[in-house]
Amino acid sequence: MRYAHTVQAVRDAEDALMARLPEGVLMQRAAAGLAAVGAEVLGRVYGSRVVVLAGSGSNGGDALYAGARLARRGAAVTAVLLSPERAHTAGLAALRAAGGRAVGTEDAAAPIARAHLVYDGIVGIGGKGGLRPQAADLMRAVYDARAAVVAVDLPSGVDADTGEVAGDAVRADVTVTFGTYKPGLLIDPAAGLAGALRLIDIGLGDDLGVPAVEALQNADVAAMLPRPGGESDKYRRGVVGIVAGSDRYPGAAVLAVSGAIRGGAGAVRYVGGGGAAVLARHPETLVSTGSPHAAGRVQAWVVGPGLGDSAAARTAVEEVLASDVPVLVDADGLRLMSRDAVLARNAATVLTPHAGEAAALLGRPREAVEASRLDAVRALAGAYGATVLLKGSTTLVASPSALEPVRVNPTGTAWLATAGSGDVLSGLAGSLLAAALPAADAASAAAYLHGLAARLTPPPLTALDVATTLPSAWPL
Ligand SMILES: NC(=O)C1=CN([C@@H]2O[C@H](COP(=O)(O)OP(=O)(O)OC[C@H]3O[C@@H](n4cnc5c(N)ncnc54)[C@H](O)[C@@H]3O)[C@@H](O)[C@H]2O)[C@@H](O)CC1
Ligand SMILES: Nc1ncnc2c1ncn2[C@@H]1O[C@H](COP(=O)(O)OP(=O)(O)O)[C@@H](O)[C@H]1O
Ligand SMILES: [K+]
Repeated sequence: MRYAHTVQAVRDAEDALMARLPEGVLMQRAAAGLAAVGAEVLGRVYGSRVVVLAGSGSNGGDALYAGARLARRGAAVTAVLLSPERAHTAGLAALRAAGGRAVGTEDAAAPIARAHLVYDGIVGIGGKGGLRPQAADLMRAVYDARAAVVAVDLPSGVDADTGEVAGDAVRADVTVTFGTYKPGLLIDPAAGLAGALRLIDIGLGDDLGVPAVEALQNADVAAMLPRPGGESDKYRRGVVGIVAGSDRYPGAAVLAVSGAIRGGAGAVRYVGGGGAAVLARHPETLVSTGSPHAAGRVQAWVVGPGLGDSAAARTAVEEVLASDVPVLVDADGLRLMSRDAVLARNAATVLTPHAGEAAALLGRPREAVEASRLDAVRALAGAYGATVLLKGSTTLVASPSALEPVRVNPTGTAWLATAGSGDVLSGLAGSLLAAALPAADAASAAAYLHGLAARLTPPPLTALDVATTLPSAWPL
């Protein structure tokens, strides 16, 4: 698992650790990591030209000390001090002692134009709001110079706790972060500005509390997924029921079933008007028309993809929500469900909106959901007492309890923004629910496999390609 902690958790851990260590040790650990990554990016340090953009806090201090380390190895290092009177005194002295120099912003143009590498030490976890105009101007000059940008702890201007970006922010090639990941490094829009992430261990380990955000890694997913054993039969492995598609949208039925049959359940029941299309593609499906409760026993339901908004569709959603097994609601189901029906449930409910659907449920503009994905997914999970999977670039999964870390999906590709890929995801997640995975595990493992399958599929990909590639994404 990869973990991210809030600014407050990092500060508490740093305080606890600093009380046991001599002054300055943590900053030296940070600077050593930063200099090592800078050297890697440069390839050859001796004779290279490095600019340190140094703000007024410890983030600038880290960058100045890293600059000093590279200067000792023969780099020409110029610090640009954004607030010369408040620059980190000891860091600046170390840089000068190593042969580096410092200038004000008025003299920054020439060194920036010739730089191979620029450290963004403008602000770190103490930052508030976007880049101020002077810093934004400096960064434009840096991009024009095509220098490599290494952000110190996080790209300046992004919100460390939420991934929100209010105004201008640094666009980094690499971000070297200290002690633990910050939520903003893993969640868009900020994550898209961080470039490659490098975590430097500064010893916070045991002092860090519960993470705010976590990302499954391959081994985590492997440990969660169902595996049939000698005693298994198709019913014990779990049966998933899919209520999807309509005369108008039979394709959604095929796609949801295609995800479900590759999700580890022992059998898939399909209920609805798309049975002929489903059977043509997936003859192993148990197909019925009529109402869901007449279809036979299932261990989880998926309801909504391509369902339309007929009276029968509404009744089907109500019926499924009234059941005592886990239910995943997607697409049209999200419009047809009532909040009271979700809140009244005893078994788990998983909602899988994209940003537009989440916006409608929350009564916020779509742009607000995309700008504040973490807040939106938590708000929905709280309001519905449900596990919520918010789709899009950096898919998030929140549990009904605010104490649980939000999961951010580390796989995926923007090629997934193609019609019907969400239907495959809902079928897959429903299948994992039927195989008895807890709701957050089913949703986050499904997002992981779906995103990995998409990466393994040559672009431009179709939704059905993703479903077909799922077995290659399944960890051995
Ligand atoms: N506390 C520690 O022991 C350690 C801290 N470390 C570094 O220290 C950083 C945190 O340092 P600080 O708490 O001093 O805070 P920062 O250096 O992140 O920033 C605080 C300063 O920036 C100013 N500021 C805030 N928002 C701004 C904006 N939008 N534009 C321009 N200036 C802005 C504030 O007025 C304040 O002076 C971490 O991100 C990390 O880089 C590391 O050295 C590891 C150890
Ligand atoms: N920009 C993006 N980057 C990565 N993944 C994306 C992006 N946009 C959409 N996706 C993914 O593509 C899928 C689309 O699902 P959805 O919006 O429900 O489409 P549909 O209803 O057509 O199936 C989701 O898994 C979502 O996370
Ligand atoms: K920074």
